[in-house]
Amino acid sequence: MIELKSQIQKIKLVTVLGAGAWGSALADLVKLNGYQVRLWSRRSELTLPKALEDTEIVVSAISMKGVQDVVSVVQSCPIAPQTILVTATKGLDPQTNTTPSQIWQNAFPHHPVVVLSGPNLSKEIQMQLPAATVVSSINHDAATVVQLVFSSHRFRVYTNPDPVGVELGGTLKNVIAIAAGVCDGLQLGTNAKAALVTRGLTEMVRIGTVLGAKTETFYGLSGLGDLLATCNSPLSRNYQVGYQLALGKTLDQIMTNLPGTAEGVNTCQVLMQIAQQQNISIPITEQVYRLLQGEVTPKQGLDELMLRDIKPEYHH
Ligand SMILES: NC(=O)C1=CN([C@@H]2O[C@H](COP(=O)(O)OP(=O)(O)OC[C@H]3O[C@@H](n4cnc5c(N)ncnc54)[C@H](OP(=O)(O)O)[C@@H]3O)[C@@H](O)[C@H]2O)C=CC1
Ligand SMILES: O=C(CO)COP(=O)(O)O
Repeated sequence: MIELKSQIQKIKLVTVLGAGAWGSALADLVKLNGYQVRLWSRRSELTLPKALEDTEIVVSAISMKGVQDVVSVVQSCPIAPQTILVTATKGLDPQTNTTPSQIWQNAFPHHPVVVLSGPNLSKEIQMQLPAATVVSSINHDAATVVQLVFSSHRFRVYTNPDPVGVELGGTLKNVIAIAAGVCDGLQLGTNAKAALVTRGLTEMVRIGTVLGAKTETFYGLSGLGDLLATCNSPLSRNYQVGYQLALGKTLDQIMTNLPGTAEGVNTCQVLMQIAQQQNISIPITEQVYRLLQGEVTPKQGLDELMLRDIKPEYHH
């Protein structure tokens, strides 16, 4: 306890990697609590080694496609062994099927790695609206330090003992959010949306538990919480992808005009690979995948889901 207290007192400087929507919002939340913050991106004048000099916490909000590259460069920088690495990316690596925290932990086996994930639409956070999130790590003390660094009157941070589940909740819901956008774009109604989100959660639990997550984590803020936020907000880029596909735009048109990253598009492909290898049934993800590939129209995808074999709600 004394050791944890002194660890927290030592935190003065936090470096945020990724100056996109989420990195900038996270940097502001840390600044609000009086810490010194360095915000780095590959476009900034500040070099990465300089950004990391004497830092106690590194927060990564790099999009999935850049995580491996940035991790490799960070590996070549001198960082103190006790530096806490926090990952806020919501995606899966298409080459290795690994999560961002696994990439960080593999590269830095002796550093504490903490996952930060929750229902956190960055625009709302930038508007100073209240929100809650979850931090999780196999190193509980590191998660507690990060909890304190981020917690404020407008950002309520919970700890959770299941880092894999917390990380996968934020990642898997992006695919269901694309489907939710389609549902709203096609004006299918509230009943359809409730069915989609609920069955989407079942699908997240099914694939997430195979990947090592605990079921109960998906019913918390980082699972259901984030699913609700993302499936119900036009601020979500993933939702926007689905919504605009339903209005007849092509994926290329949508991606060209989208402000920022929609991780669900790549995550969907990775999930299909995993599901095929491990024989996991993820019908909603499968229809999102076929829609993104141009193999079905939104209406055909809907029909495929509605006309699947009838079955019990749960398998015991
Ligand atoms: N926005 C949100 O509401 C939330 C987003 N997230 C997650 O955070 C992550 C980032 O999202 P967001 O900030 O919105 O996305 P943005 O597109 O706004 O920003 C992405 C950041 O990643 C950087 N980046 C991308 N590729 C590379 C690369 N190859 N090398 C170095 N840097 C790279 C970008 O740099 P550059 O500008 O130079 O391209 C930019 O700084 C995503 O995984 C997202 O799911 C999580 C919670 C909330
Ligand atoms: O993860 C998010 C909210 O928690 C952000 O969602 P989008 O990436 O779909 O905008």
